[in-house]
Amino acid sequence: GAGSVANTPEAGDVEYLAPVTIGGQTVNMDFDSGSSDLWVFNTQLSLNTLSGHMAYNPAQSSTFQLLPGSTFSISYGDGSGAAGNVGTDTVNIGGATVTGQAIELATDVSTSFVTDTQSTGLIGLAFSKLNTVKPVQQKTFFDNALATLPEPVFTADLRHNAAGTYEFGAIDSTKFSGPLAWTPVNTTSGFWQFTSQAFAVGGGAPSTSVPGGQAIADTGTTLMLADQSVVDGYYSQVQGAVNNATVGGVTFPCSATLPDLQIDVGGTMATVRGDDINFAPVDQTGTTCFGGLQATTVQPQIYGDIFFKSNFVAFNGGNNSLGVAPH
Ligand SMILES: C[C@H](Cc1ccc(C(C)(C)C)cc1)[C@H](NN)c1nnnn1Cc1ccc2c(c1)OCO2
Repeated sequence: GAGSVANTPEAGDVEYLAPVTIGGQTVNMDFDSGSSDLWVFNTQLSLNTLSGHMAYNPAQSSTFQLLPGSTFSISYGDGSGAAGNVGTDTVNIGGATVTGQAIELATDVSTSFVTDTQSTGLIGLAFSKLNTVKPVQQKTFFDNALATLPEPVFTADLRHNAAGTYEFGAIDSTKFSGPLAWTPVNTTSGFWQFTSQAFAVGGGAPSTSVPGGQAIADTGTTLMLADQSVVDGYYSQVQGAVNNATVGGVTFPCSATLPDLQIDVGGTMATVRGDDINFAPVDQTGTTCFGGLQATTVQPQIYGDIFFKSNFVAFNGGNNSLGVAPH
């Protein structure tokens, strides 16, 4: 059946956590449409590492089974990572249930995950070809659930500093306005990748030549990482915007009025509200603010939570497409 859970932004909308029940144990996890491993903090880790975290205890689950000899090791684009061994268990997300789901049990996690005490791990929702388990690659929760969901979809409804929803198996049309604009997804990269070749600032004339012209929909990335041409074009319209090497990106006066950004999603222009591009102050006085839109020098572009706060997104694993609508 379908499943629906509330998600909650951590302070500053850094990441969005939602409850996942594994072998009867409910833990909060970071739903990540930009990776494909489900890994958890668990009782194999040292008490130091576990300090402050919830942890999954396989010994307490009557349905846990070890996958002997299986290991995982994942590193993320921000330099963080985790590694460990693997078993299977029953996973229930708001009623959507999968038996025999690969549960990757970290025995080593990077510092940034240790300090992020509200998160018990990541649940990857990109395509299973990116899963890191060896010797036999494992499937994502969504892949395993596809056959039993009423509709082969999951949806992301992320909000600024407010509860939202992750839903599996149904599209709740009360969560967005107007029709969903559907675009085909290129699954070759293993990401939910689509064409994004144009942008406009504050309703101005669109530019239609973004180099590379590809982007991925990534709920596991905090910001929106776009081509330099998009970043330059946008912040040229923001008084006082500077590339601030000290803080590692574009900043502007917190008092600045930020224009909306229109960005191409498979031929339809989606809007990212200017307010959502004012991400956070970088100083105690709240004078200088850090942009939610930053540059990436690698392709594809990564449309993270900043994009999702203005747009409801449906991920269709039946025909490999993305549906986008303002919310
Ligand atoms: C980074 C996340 C994965 C993650 C999420 C949360 C965390 C912390 C809890 C510790 C805060 C670390 C890692 C992303 N997921 N698809 C990802 N995984 N692989 N690439 N990306 C996207 C990317 C790539 C590069 C970048 C970036 C993002 O932010 C800064 O530089």
